[in-house]
Amino acid sequence: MSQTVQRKLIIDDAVPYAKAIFGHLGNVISLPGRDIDAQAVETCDALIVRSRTQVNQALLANSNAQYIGSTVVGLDHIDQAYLSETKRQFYSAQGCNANSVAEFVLHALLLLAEKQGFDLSSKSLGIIGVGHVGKCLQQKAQALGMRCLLNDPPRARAEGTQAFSHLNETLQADIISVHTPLTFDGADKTYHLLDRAKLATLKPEQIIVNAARGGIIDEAALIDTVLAAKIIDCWENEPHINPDLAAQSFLISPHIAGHSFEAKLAGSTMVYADLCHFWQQPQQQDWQQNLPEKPAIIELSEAQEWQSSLLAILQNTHLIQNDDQAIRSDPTHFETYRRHYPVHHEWHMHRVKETRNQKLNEILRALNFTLCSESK
Ligand SMILES: NC(=O)C1=CN([C@@H]2O[C@H](COP(=O)(O)OP(=O)(O)OC[C@H]3O[C@@H](n4cnc5c(N)ncnc54)[C@H](O)[C@@H]3O)[C@@H](O)[C@H]2O)C=CC1
Ligand SMILES: O=C(O)C(=O)[C@H](O)COP(=O)(O)O
Repeated sequence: MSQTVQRKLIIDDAVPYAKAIFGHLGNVISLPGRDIDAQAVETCDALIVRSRTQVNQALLANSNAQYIGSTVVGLDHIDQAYLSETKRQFYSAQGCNANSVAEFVLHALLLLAEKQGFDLSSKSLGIIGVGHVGKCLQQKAQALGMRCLLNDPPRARAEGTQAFSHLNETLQADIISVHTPLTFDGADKTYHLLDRAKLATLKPEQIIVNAARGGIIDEAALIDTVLAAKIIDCWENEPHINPDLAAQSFLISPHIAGHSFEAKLAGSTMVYADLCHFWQQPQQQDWQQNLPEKPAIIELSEAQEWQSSLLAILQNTHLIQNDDQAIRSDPTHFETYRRHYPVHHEWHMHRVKETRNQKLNEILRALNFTLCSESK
């Protein structure tokens, strides 16, 4: 009698529902991403990572893994050339967390606007890197009435320059947010894209956001640059954060901008669909029975002008100050906090009781909240 050998899958333990989703495909072994080493992957058939495992020859030289999946977007930890040379299937969940990052950035900016007493809609936003995240951020910022300057040389070459600005012009926006990949070579390399010389052109009234990768902005030079605010989610030497940059930043977080529940789940399910296709297995849906319930309806207790009201609603979805406090109080919590990150849901999962402020209602709809007339 022939016996089928069960396949073995090594999966980062921060991949949500890993056993429930992938379990029918084989034996799932969950490990912290940083502990997935050459020995762990020797006899596996599939390796599914997030961003904490360096996927390269050193990891895979003695591994049977024919399938490598990444449930995140950044590719700077993956040696794609090696995977292709060794004829391994590679898939990464591009776009899975774009909405999460865009929501995080806009929420942080609203928090800052309220704290510093300015009207966010009167500010210009320079977006450097206008891919999945940048486009999502542009749509949300424009819904608030912000003017966006877009810098993306690869897109400008492919689509024409009309919609795009030169980097120097983009750097004149009131707020600058980087959303490129981290790359080290080629015409569009982004390592230290904002170097000391570029940062020296900024004025003290400007604001900078990095929720892309540490290293795109020269961190040492950024510390020497006086700005109205710095919002830093990604750091050059994670999990070690620069204490000087942390101390002078308005909001810091441990690389969690893309960690909404929906983004993490989308990362898992996109890889799952691809792996089922690769192994020619039908997809199963049973795991969906255990998803969390819809969040309760949000109702504003008192009418305020639109910006304060919007911030109050966003704070009901996610207290991003907690992410700041978690590492500000003890920077050694960086990795554990993000690995056990509290669940929060994206805006489209929330229902909000319609307000009497029509401008606010319109903005809420444009930001994908569901408006309802009843509180229950
Ligand atoms: N903080 C977090 O949790 C997260 C961080 N990220 C980071 O954000 C990056 C962007 O994510 P996506 O928008 O999904 O990627 P994407 O690949 O859809 O977009 C990146 C865009 O950057 C552009 N670009 C490349 N080089 C450039 C340069 N030198 N100057 C200006 N633009 C340039 C590309 O043409 C592309 O349009 C990822 O590569 C990742 O490193 C992504 C998700 C979550
Ligand atoms: O998708 C990316 O790129 C990211 O930066 C992810 O949000 C990182 O998530 P982890 O792998 O660090 O959990």
